[in-house]
Amino acid sequence: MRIHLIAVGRLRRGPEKALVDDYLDRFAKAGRGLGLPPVTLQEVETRGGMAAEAGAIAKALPAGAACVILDERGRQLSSPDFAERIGAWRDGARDVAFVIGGADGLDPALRDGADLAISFGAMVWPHMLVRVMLAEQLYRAASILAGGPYHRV
Ligand SMILES: C[S@@+](CC[C@H](N)C(=O)[O-])C[C@H]1O[C@@H](n2cnc3c(N)ncnc32)[C@H](O)[C@@H]1O
Repeated sequence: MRIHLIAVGRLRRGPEKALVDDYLDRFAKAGRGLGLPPVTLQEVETRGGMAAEAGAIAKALPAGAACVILDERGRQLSSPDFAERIGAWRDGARDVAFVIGGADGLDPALRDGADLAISFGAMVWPHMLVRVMLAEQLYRAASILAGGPYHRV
């Protein structure tokens, strides 16, 4: 299994990047004993708007990977549900690619073709914060799968 994060825009040094790096690092450490690989981050930058971004994202998407987009119109999952899905992809040796759009959002064709759309609520968040939130949820998922104390309900 491989876990890809394909994100429109380059995250420059600053608080969001520090948080993403921290959570992805924690995920990599927690995932080691769980058969979860570190996340491979690919940033996509184009000047051609949403359609050009869609082409660049399509190129970055590994063949056969489950395409999971982040979209406010998507499904709201609980953290344990998200952890269960991560565990199922791992157990099925399925690669997964999470996709976060840019300021204009994701191309409708990409949205329609996705295997799953995850929403972090009906409000629209800046894409850099969505990256932080996804990285945190990945770490939380690993903690849940490990039976660790980070996720308390
Ligand atoms: C600034 S938003 C773009 C909003 C755009 N108006 C649209 O219709 O998608 C940039 C990206 O952040 C992600 N995003 C923003 N809010 C989200 C939410 N509530 N849940 C999941 N992803 C979200 C999506 O991937 C989106 O493409």
